[in-house]
Amino acid sequence: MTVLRHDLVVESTTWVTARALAKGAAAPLEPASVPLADALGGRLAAPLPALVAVPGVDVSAMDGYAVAGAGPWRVVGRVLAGGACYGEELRPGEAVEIATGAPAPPGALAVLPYEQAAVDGARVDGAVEPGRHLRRRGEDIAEGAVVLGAGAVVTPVALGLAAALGHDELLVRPRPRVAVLITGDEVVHEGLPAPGRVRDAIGPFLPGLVSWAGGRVASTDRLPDGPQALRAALAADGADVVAVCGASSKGPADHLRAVLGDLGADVIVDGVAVRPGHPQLLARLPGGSLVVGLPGNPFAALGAALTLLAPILRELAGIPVRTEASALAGAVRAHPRDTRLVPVRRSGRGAVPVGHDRPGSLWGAALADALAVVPPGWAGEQVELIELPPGG
Ligand SMILES: Nc1nc2c(c(=O)[nH]1)N[C@H]1C(S)=C(S)[C@@H](COP(=O)(O)OP(=O)(O)OC[C@H]3O[C@@H](n4cnc5c(N)ncnc54)[C@H](O)[C@@H]3O)O[C@H]1N2
Ligand code: MOO
Repeated sequence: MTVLRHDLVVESTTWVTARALAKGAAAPLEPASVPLADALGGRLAAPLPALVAVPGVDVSAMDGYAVAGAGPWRVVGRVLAGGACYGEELRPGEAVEIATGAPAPPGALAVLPYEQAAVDGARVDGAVEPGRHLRRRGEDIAEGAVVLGAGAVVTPVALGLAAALGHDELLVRPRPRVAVLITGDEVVHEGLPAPGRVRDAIGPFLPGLVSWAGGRVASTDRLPDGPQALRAALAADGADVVAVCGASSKGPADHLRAVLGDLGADVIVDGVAVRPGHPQLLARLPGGSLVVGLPGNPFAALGAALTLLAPILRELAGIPVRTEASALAGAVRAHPRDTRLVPVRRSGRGAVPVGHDRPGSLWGAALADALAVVPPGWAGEQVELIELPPGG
């Protein structure tokens, strides 16, 4: 079970409990009304109603002539989209020249497109069917219709739809803001790492993973080893979640636990019985931000991000979690005490382990589309799969 002080006897939280504690530590963020452009990627906090009908009035669907009664017709006026409406009721035998989208005059039977019209001076003739090429008010969307439900993602297309329906702002659940702190004097961010240096492999995957889980990376800072910089960064932060990469273990440069203690943080998860990723942790700062400690080994960091960070972000963003189970199509050795996270590819035969799953490398996870959750002592057939963030 959870141990609140790392300097006492540490018994790691089980993987299942850790994930539940992460979910339980967060609550959906309060919805906010934001301008359309800022709502992109958020989730609707309320159903989206049509504030206006589409079309808003009866309009022409073609460029041509709106006609009343039987032809031939006398052309008595002209209506352009955005121009003045034809003020009177169209009488049988009358026509007005009309543009696509322009309001059809009352009494119009149909629209005769230019291509089908025989024009002779102010007279026009042709074959029409009643109602043809007229779009009636509310024919596409009735006023008041609910077009998207609460929880729908605000996609670029949803923004266009909302604008068409008269909305200037949308009530959305904000995307939780994540501050990323990358620690480690040996970590470099470009080029070939010199001997003793290592390229940052966690910072590059976090923005995509965070946004897939419903959040957004609001800032990324690189910190030298040492407690001061970490303490200052954690104390200053106003993000919903801070993801600290590295410094989670027990080495001379691993200050995260001590700094959290100095800051008066409430530790919620201190180590998880999982491989890889056991030094991961979760704490709450006195100001309310959650801190997720991701171990420095990149595959361990990925496992921890999926165990603690993703459930927190989904909860904050109000996104329901989908669960998936599968048979394992390949040999996997369970650990006697720890849950194992095993990179797999889904197939018709079940989830196939892809190998290359050492904690220090993302190779296996990059070949995989999910991680199989293999409980301690597991000897069954079905396992839970946690999806890996897809590309795009
Ligand atoms: N005495 C103990 N030592 C260690 C334990 C333990 O329980 N007792 N646990 C091991 C495990 S498991 C892991 S995982 C690591 C976690 O270490 P930290 O979170 O403290 O991270 P560092 O020590 O800074 O780095 C570990 C490893 O990862 C490399 N690293 C760090 N940051 C990055 C990055 N952004 N991108 C790529 N690689 C990174 C770093 O160079 C080290 O090789 O602790 C074990 N030790
Ligand atoms: O979390 Mo460490 O393996 O578990 O690299």
